[in-house]
Amino acid sequence: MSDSAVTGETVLIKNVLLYGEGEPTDVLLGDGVIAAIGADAGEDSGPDVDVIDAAGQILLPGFVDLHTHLREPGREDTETIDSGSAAAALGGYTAVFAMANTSPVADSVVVTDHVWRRGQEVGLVDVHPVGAVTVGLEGKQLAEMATMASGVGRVRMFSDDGHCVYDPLIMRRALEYSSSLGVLIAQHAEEPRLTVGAVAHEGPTAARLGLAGWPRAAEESIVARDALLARDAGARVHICHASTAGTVELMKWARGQGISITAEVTPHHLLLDDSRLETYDAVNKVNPPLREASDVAALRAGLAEGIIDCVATDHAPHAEQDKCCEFAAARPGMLGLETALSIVAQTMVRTGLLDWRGVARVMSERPAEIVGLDDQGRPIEVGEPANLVLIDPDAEWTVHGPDLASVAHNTPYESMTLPARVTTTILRGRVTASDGQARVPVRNGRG
Ligand SMILES: NC(=O)N[C@@H](CC(=O)O)C(=O)O
Ligand SMILES: [Zn+2]
Ligand SMILES: [Zn+2]
Repeated sequence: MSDSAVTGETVLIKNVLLYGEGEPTDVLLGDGVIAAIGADAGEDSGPDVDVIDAAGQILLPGFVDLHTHLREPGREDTETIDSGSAAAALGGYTAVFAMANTSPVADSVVVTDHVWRRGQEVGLVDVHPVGAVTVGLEGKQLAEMATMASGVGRVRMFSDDGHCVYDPLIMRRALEYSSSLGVLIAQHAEEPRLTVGAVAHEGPTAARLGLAGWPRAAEESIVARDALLARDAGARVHICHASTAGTVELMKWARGQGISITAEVTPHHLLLDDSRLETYDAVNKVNPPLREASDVAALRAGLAEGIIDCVATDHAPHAEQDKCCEFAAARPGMLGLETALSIVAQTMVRTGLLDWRGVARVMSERPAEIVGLDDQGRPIEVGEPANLVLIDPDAEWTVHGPDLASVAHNTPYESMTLPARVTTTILRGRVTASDGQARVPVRNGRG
């Protein structure tokens, strides 16, 4: 459980559909937990209750993002823990995992504890630090995982994301070490010898546009290798941003073998393909690259079937000067926190591949389980922690980068009109975002 104090706030949510199912009901939140559910839930709520009229809205457990880049420390000109927390709350998230590729790298307890403490100070979302697997993300020497795991930030996931732990011997040791510590290794699956100079998916589009290609096999060879290493170490491995149909096939095979392997897919790999590259606009440059329509279809089907476990944003803010330049020189990555729910609604719900209970599974319950958070992704039942999100499934909104809470504006969905919107996010019974505004906690006696 988190060590954060709860406020005395009482909230009554009226006429809401739990998981988008059944008849509308009322939900009372008090002391950070779900206090009552049902038509009479508000009866003993007292005079100080905040009432939310949620007619037509859906209540789900708050979202958990296993893959966020917040750029603090080091690149606060593109995102901070403060601005990224606001983006997360507005996107319906109650917990995010901040990747280790900061400057300095989060390969020591000093950095990981700072990230956790700063997130708690901001108070909008639980910012869990991800620790680096290797010192400086260099792939040579294991970082002090045990020290980070036992710090205040209690690191439970380690990743060199941005880089692949490419050396199979280092990866093997990391997996062995992680299983004795009870932590998770998340792999950015990219065989670096196959992606030297690569900037786009290797295929007909990149060939025509003259862009150096990133073959599917660069991802899939590492997924296959790491499945075998996890099998032999009796360890768990998590695959970051799965992007190919072949990765879905390998996941199916590995699960069939009883290997403890899980995987995430990003919203952008569920919606976009490499036809977006025609304009050479580097807002579409990302690692792994946008693939082909057939990969998008396989990823959607894999997510619907549970072969791909969850959605993770890979929210990757970048400064204008690092994006608005020659395609090959631009940094890879795109914003994702505030648009994730809408992209999942468009690609998975509107297509009939998932219902809202399925959305709860892939955006909250599975990610919380994978990383072992016991206060997130919980059932909506009396006594459970009030980490929740309210969604208007019929809303439509148009994305404008400068209107997003992130410091950087590199959204690939600029000017697109998307379905469904987060209306309210609740962390331990306190509203952290509503009506498009993040709500910082009011503190007594502190500046
Ligand atoms: N996804 C990206 O294209 N970029 C990420 C790193 C990563 O996730 O590999 C970043 O940190 O910008
Ligand atoms: Zn990555
Ligand atoms: Zn990433």
